[in-house]
Amino acid sequence: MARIAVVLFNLGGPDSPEAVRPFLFNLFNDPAIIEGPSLTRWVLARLISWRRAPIAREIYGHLGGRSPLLEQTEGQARALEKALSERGHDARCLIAMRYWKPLTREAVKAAKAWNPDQVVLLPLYPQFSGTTSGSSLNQWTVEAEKAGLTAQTHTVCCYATEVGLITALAERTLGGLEQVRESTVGLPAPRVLFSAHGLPRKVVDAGDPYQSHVEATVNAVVAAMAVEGLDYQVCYQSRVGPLEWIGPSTEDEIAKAGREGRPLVVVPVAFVSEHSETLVELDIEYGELAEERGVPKYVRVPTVREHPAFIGGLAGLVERAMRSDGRPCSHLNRRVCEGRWGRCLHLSSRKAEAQSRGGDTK
Ligand SMILES: C=CC1=C(C)c2cc3[nH]c(cc4nc(cc5[nH]c(cc1n2)c(C)c5CCC(=O)O)C(CCC(=O)O)=C4C)c(C)c3C=C
Ligand SMILES: [Fe+2]
Ligand SMILES: [Fe+2]
Repeated sequence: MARIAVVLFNLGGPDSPEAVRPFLFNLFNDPAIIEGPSLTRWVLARLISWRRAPIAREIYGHLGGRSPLLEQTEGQARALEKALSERGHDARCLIAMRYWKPLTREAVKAAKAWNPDQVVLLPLYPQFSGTTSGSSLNQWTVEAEKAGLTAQTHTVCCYATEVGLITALAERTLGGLEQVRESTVGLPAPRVLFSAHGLPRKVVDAGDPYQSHVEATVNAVVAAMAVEGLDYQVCYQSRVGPLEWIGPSTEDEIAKAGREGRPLVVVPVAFVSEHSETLVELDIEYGELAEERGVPKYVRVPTVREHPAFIGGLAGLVERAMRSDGRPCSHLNRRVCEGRWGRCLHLSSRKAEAQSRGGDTK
């Protein structure tokens, strides 16, 4: 039986208060986050991470000084291995974090040691952005080449409307809506805020498909929920730095709901596990804001984590990626396949690349 290494990519988070500054340095020193000459970026990253560290330490202080992201991702890795084994595969799921341990280099080393026949790269970001999936996938390519990892490699670049993800999100949202409705009888109808991590506007203007992918996810979830007259809004959280970010901001939408006396159901649509952005920003900071602004009820829906439909969906994506050699890209936004990122990442494989170059694929 073919041995498959599935590499799960995520952002990573500090594992101690001392790790906060170097984690932030790694993030701001990434050319996918801050463009420009490497020396300028290095200086800026030193400066910004030094300035941001006290705020970030306070954020992670609410979580015992560390991010729970790795434990959550490990749970998802074990669940996906089980789902793939039940489908008859010999798969091992490895984790590659972009900015903190286990870093991509370590994941490449672990993959090489296991000696797989096939490698499937699977970002735990349903919506593609050059700042997240693009950065992680590029890093993998660099490290794998350095380490001489030559196994056939397939890439899942995004899955914004994958049916398992949508089923899990719709179920979680319906649960939140029910909870709010039960406790707000006689009040105005609740509003659902689909909240995603934001991006600087100039990144989207340069062709990054993230925002259109987020909208595609929300449209699919709303259709799957099939609630007549559902009142909902897409919005963006987690702004950092002086640039203009895409909107509307989740904070403004909370304030608006307060003015209108609307109960709120808040759904994280771009995160698939719990970490500082959900447990601190959505639950604590925005929970307090909702109270201050007079929102009558505020319920935050849990992320999809190990929901069977979501994990089953990931297993299907792995299988499809391995079967997809040479098929044309069905990316949601072809610009990303042909534009800035140079080549199609969507369910592509080394074999497909070789074919497109007219090379020998045997
Ligand atoms: C969809 C996912 C994410 C996108 C897009 C994204 C872009 C992005 N993020 C920053 C800056 C920070 N992000 C931070 C934390 C963080 N970001 C994501 C996801 C996306 N980021 C996650 C899952 C996390 C949580 C990590 C954890 O807690 O384990 C942080 C650190 C926390 C803080 O200081 O607020 C920063 C900084 C930028 C600049 C950016 C796009 C340009
Ligand atoms: Fe972020
Ligand atoms: Fe593509």
